[in-house]
Amino acid sequence: MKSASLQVYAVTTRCYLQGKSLYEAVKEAIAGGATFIQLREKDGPTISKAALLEEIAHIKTLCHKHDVPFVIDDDVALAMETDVDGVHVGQEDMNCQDVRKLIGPHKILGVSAQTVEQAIAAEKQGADYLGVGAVFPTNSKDDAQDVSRQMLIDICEAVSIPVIAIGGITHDNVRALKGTGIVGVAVISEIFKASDITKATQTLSQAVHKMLSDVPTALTIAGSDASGGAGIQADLKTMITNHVYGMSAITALTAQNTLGVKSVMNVTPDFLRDELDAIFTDIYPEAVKIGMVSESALIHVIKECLIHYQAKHIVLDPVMVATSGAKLISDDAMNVLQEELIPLAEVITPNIPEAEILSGLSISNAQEMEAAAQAIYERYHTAVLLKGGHAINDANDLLYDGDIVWFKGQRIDNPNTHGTGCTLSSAIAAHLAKGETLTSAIAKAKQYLSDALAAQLDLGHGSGPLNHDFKEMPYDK
Ligand SMILES: Cc1ncc(COP(=O)(O)OP(=O)(O)O)c(N)n1
Ligand SMILES: Cc1ncsc1CCOP(=O)(O)O
Ligand SMILES: [Mg+2]
Repeated sequence: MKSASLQVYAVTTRCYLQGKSLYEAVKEAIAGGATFIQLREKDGPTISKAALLEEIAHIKTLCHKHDVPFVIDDDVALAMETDVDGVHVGQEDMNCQDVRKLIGPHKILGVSAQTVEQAIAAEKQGADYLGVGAVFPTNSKDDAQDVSRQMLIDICEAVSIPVIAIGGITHDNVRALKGTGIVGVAVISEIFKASDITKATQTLSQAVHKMLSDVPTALTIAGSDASGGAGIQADLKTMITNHVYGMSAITALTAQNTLGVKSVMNVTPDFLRDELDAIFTDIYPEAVKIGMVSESALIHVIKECLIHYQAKHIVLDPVMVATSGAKLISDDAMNVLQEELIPLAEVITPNIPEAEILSGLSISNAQEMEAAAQAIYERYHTAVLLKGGHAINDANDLLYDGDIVWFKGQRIDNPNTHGTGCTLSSAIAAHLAKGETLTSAIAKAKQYLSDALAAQLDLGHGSGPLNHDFKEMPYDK
């Protein structure tokens, strides 16, 4: 079974047939682009066993003619008796491992999962795909459990088998599932409740294709690093490797390498405005990361544009000093950044020295980190991710958003840390663009940063860049 056959998965019901046969309804769904059929005999009128067997045989022939897989919900014995392509079982039905034994290795086994643990277990026990839901409120299953978008994302990331979403999905709301990692959707009412089943399936199919082909988008507003390890270059590498389409509005060109910054050339405010207009009026970013901005006039432009275009999910890395020690912002701009940009952000990501400047407090231990983060939060009403660093506590970071959440860091022995702040903040933006919660986005961004550090890339004569593409390990010797 190919993942593509799961794109528009139609689950039958006899509730809305109004004189039509189920065979006719399925035929219309396939004509409209249904790619998978599941017979679900749960609600609506029942028919005799003989009539059911005859109907299943007809539907099976129809499905095979169109190369559409046909499975039966719950009733493993019926699926075997009728020799359809497989079965779909839920957590309350027959054990997945037992079903696999009964149906053999070649039949399709679909399993419902509502948690990561259930998903991993089903994959281990031989499931070919997972149905996850209900992702929206549904009238078609009384005992359906709600599954959050974050849970759907986590399940998709936890397993290698394809995942489809189910529950209350329509052509209107399907785009909200973009970026979750699903390969398709399963529906009952959106197809079978329609008076024109073919048209409804076509409309849904188009919406599903658009949702699957659209990638999440994010923007970095930052400086260019000629040596490619920090700034927009690090941000764009981070976004693409986290499966997000990245765009950049460059605030400055920096001539720098792993040893330090030689010179900086800011763009003009008018040029920055042109960049932001070009981006926001064409490919709207679902999250925005802001890095180095060293002049007040540029900060004014960013503020105006972010408000004008109602930018969402703004992650601000208050870049003040480069890892090499070079100062990257004027004193005047530092004040404007605090007053104009920090209040617009969903989260800011200062390191210890930056948090000391923002809070006016000195920080030398975890308790003082908590006090400083709280002070910054209370001043700007913006969540603060205060990055710990080895000097204080083994790179444990603290999120303060009214509550305290600690994110434990892994100690990684690697002197090459050029661009770590840029990478963390743009990875957070990338995960927010996918619709993840702030805490999940931070946890995943931290893991990404740890993995990129652990890949031990060693370039340049100073503090070198990370391996943003560590998954492929192209530099492994
Ligand atoms: C594709 C798909 N996903 C989930 C379900 C639900 O299965 P289950 O939880 O066993 O509930 P019932 O459908 O049996 O009531 C499904 N049928 N199909
Ligand atoms: C079978 C099932 N499992 C979880 S929700 C659901 C019902 C889906 O039906 P609809 O598409 O009409 O909401
Ligand atoms: Mg079931």
